[in-house]
Amino acid sequence: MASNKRVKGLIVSRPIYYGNIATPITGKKPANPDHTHRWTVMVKGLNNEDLSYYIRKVVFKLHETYPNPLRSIEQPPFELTETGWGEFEIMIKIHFQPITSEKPVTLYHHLRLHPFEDDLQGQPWPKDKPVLSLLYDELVFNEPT
Ligand SMILES: O=C(Nc1ccc(C(=O)N2CC(c3nccs3)C2)s1)[C@@H]1CCCN1
Repeated sequence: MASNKRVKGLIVSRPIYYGNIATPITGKKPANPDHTHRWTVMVKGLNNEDLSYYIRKVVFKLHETYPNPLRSIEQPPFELTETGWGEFEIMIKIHFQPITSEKPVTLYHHLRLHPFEDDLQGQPWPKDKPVLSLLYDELVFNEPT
């Protein structure tokens, strides 16, 4: 029978990416005419790995002007798509499966809709080209069961 003893001192790290992709809204206007971009904020594993074996849910906290700003995503992919007109900080709270007995981890991501100056290299940004702002991180677990 497999032991469920906690293995003292063993450290496991899981790579993740978190951040957003944003695309200017062209063509069909969104529900709110002031909204200029469609964006998706996400938590991803490497190679689109299914993270649900250790992540139970991800809660994205949007700016308070969004209806129901606390958005809980309870199955993979752990991402949320919205529209808007500006950039603001999004809190990302990762809740783990009970088996890990790990406390949730809170990350913060500055939503990016516009390219960085450096990415322009003196050229105009094509009007329908997506902007990608993803950060790499590692979730470190101690003494996994
Ligand atoms: O932009 C910024 N803050 C923003 C907060 C919320 C934004 C937004 O895009 N939206 C609110 C949401 C809705 N309004 C009505 C229905 S949903 C669409 S933008 C700051 C200001 C200076 C620099 N960055």
